Amino acid sequence: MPPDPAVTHDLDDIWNRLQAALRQAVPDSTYEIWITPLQPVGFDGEVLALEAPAGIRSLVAQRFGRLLDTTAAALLGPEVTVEVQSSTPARGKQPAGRGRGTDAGADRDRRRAERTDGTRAVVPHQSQPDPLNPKLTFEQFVIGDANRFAHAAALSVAELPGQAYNPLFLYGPPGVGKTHLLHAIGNYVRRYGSGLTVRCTTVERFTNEFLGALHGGHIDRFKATYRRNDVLLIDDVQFLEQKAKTEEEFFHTFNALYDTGSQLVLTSDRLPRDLDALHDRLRERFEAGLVADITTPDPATRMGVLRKRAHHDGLTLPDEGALEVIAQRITTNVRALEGALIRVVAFASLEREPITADLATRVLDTLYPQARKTVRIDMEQIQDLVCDAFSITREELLGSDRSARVSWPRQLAMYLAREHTDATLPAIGRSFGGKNHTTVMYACRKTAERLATDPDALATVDDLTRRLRADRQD
Ligand SMILES: Nc1ncnc2c1ncn2[C@@H]1O[C@H](COP(=O)(O)OP(=O)(O)OP(=O)(O)O)[C@@H](O)[C@H]1O
Repeated sequence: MPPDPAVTHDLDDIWNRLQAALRQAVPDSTYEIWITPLQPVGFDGEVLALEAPAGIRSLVAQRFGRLLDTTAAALLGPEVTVEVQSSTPARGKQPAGRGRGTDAGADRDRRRAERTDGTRAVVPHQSQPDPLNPKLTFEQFVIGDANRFAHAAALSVAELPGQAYNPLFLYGPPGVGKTHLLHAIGNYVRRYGSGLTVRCTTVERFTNEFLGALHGGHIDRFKATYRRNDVLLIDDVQFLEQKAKTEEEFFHTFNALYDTGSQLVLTSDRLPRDLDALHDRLRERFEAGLVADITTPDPATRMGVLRKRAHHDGLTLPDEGALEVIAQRITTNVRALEGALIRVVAFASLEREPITADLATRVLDTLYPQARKTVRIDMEQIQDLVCDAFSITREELLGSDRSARVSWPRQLAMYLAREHTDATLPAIGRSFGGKNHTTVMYACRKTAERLATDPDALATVDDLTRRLRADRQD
């Protein structure tokens, strides 16, 4: 089948779509290291030419040649192959030439020959990648204090669509896992839902499709597409605030689905009642089921996410030092946390160094100088504050008395040191009278557990944290 002429002209668009598909096909760190440096330089309808820095060209061609080919073929047509060329400073961008005697050309011919025996494409043949990201599953989601409730609600909804909570409204700050849970529900229902249909979209996409349908005169088809689903997942409903016409259509879509027992799941950066510009009637619909928040990740969740990611990407780590540095530095956003890990791994790979705490510190110092400033070690300040709050002496805090009067403040102080300084576990142990790093780990875990169930303890931590921050601003 010849390639669709509509998609052969805009190189940037082709590359964007190919990148989106590749992102779904390989681990993030692999993507950052090997795919990000590639640049599209031409497409003649059959060969998509990509340039790679000379040092990695042959590795990329060897390791990802087949993936690039099958992905490009799936998006652009079965005849299309990818040629990975070396970028040389002297040559400007030029269209791909067929049959050039380059080693890249040889790679291409070899892979094209290989494909004749039925290599399968990695993405479906369609003009847009499936919006449901198969990598965002419940298995990949790390549960912690910040997201436990939202996770449980999402799982219930996935298990019993339309019956547990309807709608489910997930809200929270950026990068804390709302989209992940949304897609996890979709993937779960697709897998175990006995044929229930799922549609996942963003308000942005819903709007574009709606406006396209209005102008293209196929509004009935648009309505049918959205209204015949058993599960509708909508990301970022806060963006409905600026779109009066779309909000109206969305309201009717919502009602049509709700009235027929379909499950709706929505995400937002705010509570429904804080979406001021929406009509009351829609806000009320959003609040009619279960509203669950996700807050910023606690230290244990941050470490859990990093461990899982490292394991998933098959990283070789001498110890967890690098992960600890990242978890201490990046505290509010899981996306940023993963981004930091990817950069550390990319740097280690390019410099051929092991992924150590020292390397992570160097990379993050350059990337997040601000973060370094705000997490300057202030161990004594924490210790003084805790001694004062619990009326114990410094000797008691740093000693080994295990009575509850002293051991709880000590555990709490270690937890605060972990949260608010960039000291490693062994360093915190040393500052607390020469304790072992496993003692610090235990203290942090116990404290986190207690904070999850004991409101008084939580209030104490909040108060101490406020005082720490206030002191820091002086
Ligand atoms: N608890 C978690 N376990 C594993 N990965 C997580 C977790 N929370 C977030 N992530 C990962 O962090 C990244 C950002 O998460 P996600 O896109 O779901 O955030 P979000 O809350 O929807 O952010 P935004 O509001 O900016 O869209 C994703 O790669 C996601 O897989």
